[in-house]
Amino acid sequence: MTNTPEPDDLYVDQAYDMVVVSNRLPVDYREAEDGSTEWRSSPGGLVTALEPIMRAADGAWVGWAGVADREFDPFERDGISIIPVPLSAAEIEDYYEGFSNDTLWPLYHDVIAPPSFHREWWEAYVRVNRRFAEAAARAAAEGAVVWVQDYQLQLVPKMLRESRPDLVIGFFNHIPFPAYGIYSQLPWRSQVIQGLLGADVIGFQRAADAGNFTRAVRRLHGYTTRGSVIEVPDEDGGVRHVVARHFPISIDAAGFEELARRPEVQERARQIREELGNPRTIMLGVDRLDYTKGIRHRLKAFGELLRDGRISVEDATLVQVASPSRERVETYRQLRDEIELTVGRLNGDHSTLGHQAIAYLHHGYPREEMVALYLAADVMLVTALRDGMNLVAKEYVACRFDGDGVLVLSEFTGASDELRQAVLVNPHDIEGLKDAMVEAVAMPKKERTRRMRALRKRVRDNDVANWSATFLKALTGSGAVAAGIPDTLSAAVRTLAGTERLLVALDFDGTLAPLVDRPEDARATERALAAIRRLAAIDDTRVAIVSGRALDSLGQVAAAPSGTMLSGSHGVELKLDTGPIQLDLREAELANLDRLAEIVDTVAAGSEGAWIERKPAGLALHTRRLNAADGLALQQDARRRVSAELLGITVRSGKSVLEFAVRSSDKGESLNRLRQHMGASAVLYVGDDVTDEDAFAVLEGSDVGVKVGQGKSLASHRVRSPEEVAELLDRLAEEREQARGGASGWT
Ligand SMILES: O=P(O)(O)OC[C@H]1O[C@H](O[C@H]2O[C@H](CO)[C@@H](O)[C@H](O)[C@H]2O)[C@H](O)[C@@H](O)[C@@H]1O
Ligand SMILES: O=c1ccn([C@@H]2O[C@H](COP(=O)(O)OP(=O)(O)O)[C@@H](O)[C@H]2O)c(=O)[nH]1
Repeated sequence: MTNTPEPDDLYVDQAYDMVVVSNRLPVDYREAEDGSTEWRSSPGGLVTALEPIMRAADGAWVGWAGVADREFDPFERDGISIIPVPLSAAEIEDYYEGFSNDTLWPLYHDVIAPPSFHREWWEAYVRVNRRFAEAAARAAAEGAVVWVQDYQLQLVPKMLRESRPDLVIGFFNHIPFPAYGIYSQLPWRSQVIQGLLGADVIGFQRAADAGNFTRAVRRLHGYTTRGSVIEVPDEDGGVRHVVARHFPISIDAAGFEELARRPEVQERARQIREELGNPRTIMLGVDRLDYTKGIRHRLKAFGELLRDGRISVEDATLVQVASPSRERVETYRQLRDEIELTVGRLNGDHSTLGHQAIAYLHHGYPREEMVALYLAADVMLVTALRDGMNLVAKEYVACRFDGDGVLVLSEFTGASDELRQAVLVNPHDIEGLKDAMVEAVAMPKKERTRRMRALRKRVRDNDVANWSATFLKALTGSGAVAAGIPDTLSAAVRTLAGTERLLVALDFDGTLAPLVDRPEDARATERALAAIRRLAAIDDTRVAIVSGRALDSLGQVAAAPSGTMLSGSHGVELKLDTGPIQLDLREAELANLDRLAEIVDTVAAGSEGAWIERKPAGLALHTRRLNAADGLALQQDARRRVSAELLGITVRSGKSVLEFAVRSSDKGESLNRLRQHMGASAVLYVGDDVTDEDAFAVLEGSDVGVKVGQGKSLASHRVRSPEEVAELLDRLAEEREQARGGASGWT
């Protein structure tokens, strides 16, 4: 793109490798009463989060310009190519204010307000989603990544997949996804789920949201889900793997800190304190004027503290920024009236000439002013009743480079999953909220600093660049993987080596052992085995091999030193320290197993080159010796016949293999059991296949996941081949020995 592009340059069909689609563009078109016009920053956290990424990506942003009945040519702003999608006044009413903000928004926020269901709103939602999908399809280059944002556009992934199967499609839901009991009220619940399943990766703010979504998929469509992987049947009788998991969004932490360090912003913070009469404590709330934000609860608690004399207006002022939002939706209008009535009453009852109880500001402020407010505030109050993330909480923390300030944070925000050192509150519990506010006001400096230091580290470690990189990596894989061990992985291994109790869990085929045609010929590389032996000899260090193979077959090829734990048949079989855990199949499972074998035998018999591997609770149809098309056709045939006849069979596809099991487990479950068994404080998991994704999905905290080779993955690191895996294990053994002061004889 040139620096001064013409609209025609910007709207070259299929020109962009990266396209973001969201209801709102980063800028809204505004027309003042005097007829002057301008493009202004849009409200809300979605735009705050995506702007820095788009500036860096040289992609296109498809969205609505915030006004009715206006068509705009594409244009460029701050280095982002903007492609506006027009909406009529009626569509804004039915699709945006109606279905998005009066049906989905209250439903997805735990029905804090009652959702309305209207068929004509749904029809407008479908129509407008189609328009966004068409605009994105037009902008996206062959094989481009299209990243669809939020609840207003849940049908776009499926529409896009139908018109452009070449695209890689991601979806991120910025708001919560509700429990099935609530979600199931939606009359169009199946269509919405199907719309979302058009994506390759569906991201949520919290693990709980992703769990609610996969449960809804199972309940409504009966699709197999394993950890975060959903098997979506396609028209050819095969399956597509869709990943649904949490990717907590964040902010440009360094950018906020940089602003906060500017002398003029600090000066403005001092000025704000002065203008408020220099109260001892300033409490701050910053929210869109939305019923999900718990502003009423906050005001109630503050009012009661004043009434009961636990704080006084001389001591504390509450600054409440309530930025205008969705003002044509009735619930929002009512909320504004209620809040302004409450603020008026409280000020009337408690303010003095010199000290105002509440400074209420019904405005949207630019970022510099927000940062000055954060610096001026001793206590930040985030009391949302339900909030996807709440970026304000993270922004406050990022700005407090002075290490001071206290964050009071609702446990019903996504942010509370990460910001554990905040003063966590249940805003429905008014007494608890009052106590937390008093605790925050009175918190000793040492305690404030301790908490703020931990909070700041968390926000810096997962900033918005990290969020988008993690999402996009899961979506696209990382292309060609370079030889050797990347620096980031070396650093992660160094840290891991220092952990108290280390579990090294390794897939076998394709990870420790290069892939071969005959499974019985597979062997781990010598270097990997030597490293495993070294690791197994170190205190508080255990190695596990986690395979899809039956335990018997794994035992024959693994040649692992004694003390190595084994997990076979994707976790159905485990050998820990006391011999294999017995598999007592029920009668019905045994009958299923017999019939399964008959069906798949018949399928395999028709093809030379296919073979069947028997397992205690299932079997695997191997098609590695067939060409890709024949292999796939054979697998589809087997899948069709099995699903037509047998119920409750777990089917999973791997590299040139289709597996059937009468009892279900996955490598994620298996890894959790191994972790528990040895009480591991951190885990290294290395794997190459789709079934290893279940294990990557359960990694947490200081765990390290390494994917071998290309392809979509949840692992944060990659190496190219089993040779690199061996090198990695070698290094880990080295570092661990050093950290532990040498080997010490565990066998
Ligand atoms: O576009 P509006 O209708 O004016 O609403 C503004 C945005 O509000 C919501 O923000 C959410 O995204 C944030 C970033 O992920 C998150 O922190 C917050 O908890 C969410 O509520 C909405 O999801 C966006 O689509 C709107 O643009
Ligand atoms: O007057 C205001 C009020 C809010 N914000 C920004 O709006 C975003 C709000 O995001 P959050 O995730 O907290 O909530 P949302 O409004 O998206 O539900 C944050 O980046 C705030 O800094 C702003 O720029 N000016």
